[in-house]
Formats: sequence, C-alpha cells, structure tokens
Amino acid sequence: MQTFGAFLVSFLAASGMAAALPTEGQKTASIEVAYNKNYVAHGPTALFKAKRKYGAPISDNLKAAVAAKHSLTKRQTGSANTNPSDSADDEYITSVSIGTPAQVLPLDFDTGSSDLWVFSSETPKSSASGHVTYSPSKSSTAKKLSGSTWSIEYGDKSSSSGDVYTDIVTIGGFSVKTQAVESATKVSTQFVQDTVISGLVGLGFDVGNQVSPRPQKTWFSNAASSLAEPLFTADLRHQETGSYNFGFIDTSLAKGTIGYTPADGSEGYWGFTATGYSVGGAKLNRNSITGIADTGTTLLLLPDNIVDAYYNNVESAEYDDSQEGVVFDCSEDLPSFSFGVGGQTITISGDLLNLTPIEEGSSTCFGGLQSSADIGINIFGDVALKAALVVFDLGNERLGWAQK
Ligand SMILES: Cc1noc(C)c1CN(C)Cc1cc2n(n1)CCN(c1cc(N)ncn1)C2
Repeated sequence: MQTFGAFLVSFLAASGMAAALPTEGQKTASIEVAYNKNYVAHGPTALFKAKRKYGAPISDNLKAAVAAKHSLTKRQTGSANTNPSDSADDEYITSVSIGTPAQVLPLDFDTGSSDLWVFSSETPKSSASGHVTYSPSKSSTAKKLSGSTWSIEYGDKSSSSGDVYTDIVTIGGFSVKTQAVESATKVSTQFVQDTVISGLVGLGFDVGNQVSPRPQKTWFSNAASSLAEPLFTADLRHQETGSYNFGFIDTSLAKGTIGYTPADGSEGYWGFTATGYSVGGAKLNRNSITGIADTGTTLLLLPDNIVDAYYNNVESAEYDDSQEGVVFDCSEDLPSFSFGVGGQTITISGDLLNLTPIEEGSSTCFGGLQSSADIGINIFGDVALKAALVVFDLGNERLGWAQK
C-alpha cells in the first residue's frame, strides 16, 4: 500500500511535474506550481467560477457576461488582407469597419504603437481633404468618451491628437463591440499628405496607449479573450497582398518552422533579441541584436557596425546626405541578410533589401537596411517582416518567426 507521499511523487512524476522526493519515513512532499501567466484573465468568469464552486446564486447578467466572453459557440478568429501602399512598400493598408452602419476606413496596422486613431468629421477640412473619414454622429453605436483626449508622436516626428469615442470595430470579420476610437482633431503634415491611409490600428501592448486620463485597450487586447488563441500573425509581402490573421496560425503561409523567442512588452513594443546575423548566406555569428518587430516602420534599422558590414559587400554603396541614408546603383545584385531568432534563421533576400529608386526613373536606389544610430532602438520593420510569417503571441508573451 503506497503512502500518500509516495503516491503523490509517483503521480507528479507521471504528470511531469517537479516534486521533492520525501526521504525515508518523511510524511511530506513539496511541488513547484507555476501559475499560468499566459492565461488571459476575465473578471466575470472568475466570479462565475467562485459562485459555482460555493453554490452561490448566479445572476442572468453574470451568466450572459461569461457566455459573451467565452462565446460558448466555436472560438472566434479573424482574417484581413493587407496591401502595400505604394511601389516602395512604405506601409500596408488594411480595411477596418467602424460603427453602425459600417464606415470602412483604410488603416495602417502598427505593432510599434498602441492607439487606434482615425481621420474624422472632427479633423480640419483642409487636413482631411482626400482622406476617408469616420463620422461618429452617423453611427448609432458611437458614444463619446467624455473628458478623454489623446496625443501621439511617432519616431519620424509625425504626430496627431484629438478626442475619443467608443464604437464597434470589425477587422477581418471579428468585432469588438466597445473599442476606443481616437478621433483626430489635429494631424501633422506627414499624415495630411499620406492620403492612402486614414489612421492607424495600434497592435502594441496596452501600456503604450496615449489616451488620458484613462488609457484605453488596443483592439487586439479587447479581442484576445474571445479569440480561439490570444495571438495574431503578420504576413506582409513585397508588392502583393498579404494578411493579418487573428486567433489562429496558418502555417501554410510559411516554408520554415516557427521559432519562438520571449517578447518584452514593457515599453509597449514587441521587443525581442535576435541571436546573431550574417551577410550573403554566411554562417550566423553570435552577435545578438535586441530590437522590436514593428509593422509600422518601413525599414530594417540596425547598429552602424552591422550596416557597414553589409554595405561593404555592395560596390557602389555610399551614404547620401540628401537622402539621409545609404544608396547604391540600382543595377547591383545585393547580398542577402540573415538573422537568428528562436532557433531559426530568417534570410532577407537581396531583392527585399533594395527598397526603391531615390526618385522616379533614377538609377540610384535607397537601401532597405539603414542605421538605427540616431533612433536609440533597433527596428525590424517591414523590410525584415516581409521575409517571414511573424506570430505576435500575447498569451505566451512571445514572438514566432518562420521563413517564407
Ligand atoms: C509615405 C510614407 N513612407 O513611409 C511612411 C511611414 C509613410 C507614411 N507617412 C508619410 C505617414 C506616416 C508616418 C507614420 N506613419 N505614417 C505610420 C505611423 N508611424 C510610425 C509608426 C511606427 N511604428 N514607427 C514609426 N513611425 C509614422
């Protein structure tokens, strides 16, 4: 007959959990129990479970709240196409429906920021000219978030600011019923001139949201607990349609295995560390690179020593002050650039590293890899993301990268 301690140890060993083996005659055992930090919490569900456990009455409202969140039907997913904004793949445009009846706006999905903001009926007419705008007054589900304002400045010194509504926001067929929609009353010149987008969907971490006095959740953060899995993927492509998928991973989009690495969301970005890099298909070195996976930045921005190591292989490469970057003859065959992440190697082909002629018809081209020296952070922007299927896994606080 097994003692309780012996039973416990054998049970735990079978279930793969750690256990402290009791010494002969000892009547106790201890186990390490790690809480599941990947669990996406939901208050009403916790209350429901406690009431059910102790036989307390459960109101219909509580039952409805739990059912709504856990959507007792099939767990939900979303899938939205995304298209390059121009011949340089400067940014990617995804259609988003806001309000009732739906108002469809072309927005830029940005894992490097955490605010959903739009050109609106409140944007000065001179600034909004040429842009699709959101009119809260024409949406029966819009509600003003009174007293709330927002203001944001991006890495390239572009900026916008305004006030806040909540409304239903649907992306790729998945709806968040009460999403903070930040309405622009002011936009900087860069956005005024960029008429192909009418705002941004921040897909960074909630800590980066710029609404005051009460910061708001991102669309993905609001969606996560109702999605089949609390994750989304980015499949950005050069001069063709790609996708953002929510709640599931379509592994057929990738050639390689997905390598996972921890994500650091403490600054609001999707921070991670690449384990090394190489040029032209050489063996990866072990020089790690800490940076962010940023769909809202066009370029791959890395330290000067890496930029130099790369362009030393490009005969005509030189720094062009007027372009504020490295340029080269468009006719040059560029070497590839590879980086290690999560045990996998992601290789960016030379073609992807030639961004565009410096102006229409020029034979001088602008490099997709540029220096991060004056930014203070390394950015794996669209040039790097285009080479991979990237998994932004909020539930497990990790990033997955697979070669495409
Ligand atoms: C044209 C064009 N070319 O490249 C871009 C971008 C544009 C659009 N541009 C003129 C207008 C604009 C400026 C920004 N965006 N769009 C997107 C958000 N921005 C970010 C996001 C982020 N994560 N990091 C840094 N800035 C700044």
